[in-house]
Amino acid sequence: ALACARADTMLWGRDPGTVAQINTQRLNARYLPGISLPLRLQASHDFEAAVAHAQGDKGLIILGVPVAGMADTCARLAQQLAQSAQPAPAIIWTCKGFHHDTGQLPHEIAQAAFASQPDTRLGVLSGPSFAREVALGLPVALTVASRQAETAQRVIAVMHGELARIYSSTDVIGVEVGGALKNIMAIACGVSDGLGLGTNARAALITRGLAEMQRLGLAMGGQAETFAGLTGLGDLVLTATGDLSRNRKVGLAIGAGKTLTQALEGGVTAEGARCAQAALALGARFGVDLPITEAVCRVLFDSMAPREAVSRLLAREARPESPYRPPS
Ligand SMILES: NC(=O)C1=CN([C@@H]2O[C@H](COP(=O)(O)OP(=O)(O)OC[C@H]3O[C@@H](n4cnc5c(N)ncnc54)[C@H](O)[C@@H]3O)[C@@H](O)[C@H]2O)C=CC1
Ligand SMILES: O=C(CO)COP(=O)(O)O
Repeated sequence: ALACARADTMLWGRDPGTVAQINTQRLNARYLPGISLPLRLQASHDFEAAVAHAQGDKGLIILGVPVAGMADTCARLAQQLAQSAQPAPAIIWTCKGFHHDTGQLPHEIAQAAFASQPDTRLGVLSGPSFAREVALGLPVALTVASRQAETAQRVIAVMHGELARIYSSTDVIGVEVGGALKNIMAIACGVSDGLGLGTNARAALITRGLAEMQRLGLAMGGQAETFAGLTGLGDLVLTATGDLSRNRKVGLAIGAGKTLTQALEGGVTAEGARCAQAALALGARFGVDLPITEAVCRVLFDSMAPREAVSRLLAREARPESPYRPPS
């Protein structure tokens, strides 16, 4: 995305074969097959060299690792930046989910890693954005959320332009909870579509999934309007309906009768499956009812038949659509 925005970009990659393929053939056959990568994109297998490329007062590092890789990657980064005399780059992540064991949001993981460097500029970049469409140069709108205006401005300065509209927000919690919950809802919609329950059911899941996202997000400290924005409703609609979504694909496979292990074959990154149990635990901790998340957990981890989970959701007691407000 950075290179498409015409910024000189260095990609750190763990697989030397992929790094060589990007540098010599302008291809990344595993992740972005058939796409010719911009000349401004270089790749390196050397973490230290890749970080050094981004140092300076206008530097920007985007961490494109899953939630499970955040703590290690941030710790490595913090160690290198602490030893450098150069101005530190701003650090942004794209991951969407909760830490599987602790329920931490990505910003909490990052803050812990940079605890001894409290001036580090940190933020999250989120919103409806299938990587493949971004790499094809198709238009996209995203939100960068940070508690420091300067961090959001740095991302906007580099990325906002012809193809990408970058909005800013200070609601880091709301943005991150939206990203985490929309993946779980995409699995639910995939299951429903895999069972052939129709578009009415999918619309119901999206709408009630949004209510669930908002309930948890508000309880955790997010702001109501964030959930109606790109990183909430926007990404929920994309991921619940777009067939490029891996979370939706996992749901579709399970709705069609596969097990979770079969659906994740080949190491598919489906953050909704990785963090659904942590989301449920957060719901319990904050006293928030998360019926769709609970149904997804039962199906993924407790062998509940998808049809049984749907019946249980439908059989829940009737209630007002919005929290009760007395007539004025
Ligand atoms: N792929 C997409 O379209 C989008 C993905 N995201 C989010 O960004 C995050 C990353 O997604 P993807 O790039 O699709 O995931 P991915 O599974 O393809 O991983 C991205 C890179 O991270 C590396 N990685 C994996 N585990 C790691 C670890 N423990 N430590 C260090 N590096 C590790 C992988 O080798 C790979 O190079 C996820 O949380 C996803 O929800 C957000 C927007 C769009
Ligand atoms: O977050 C995404 C799009 O915004 C990508 O969704 P998946 O992880 O389900 O592929």
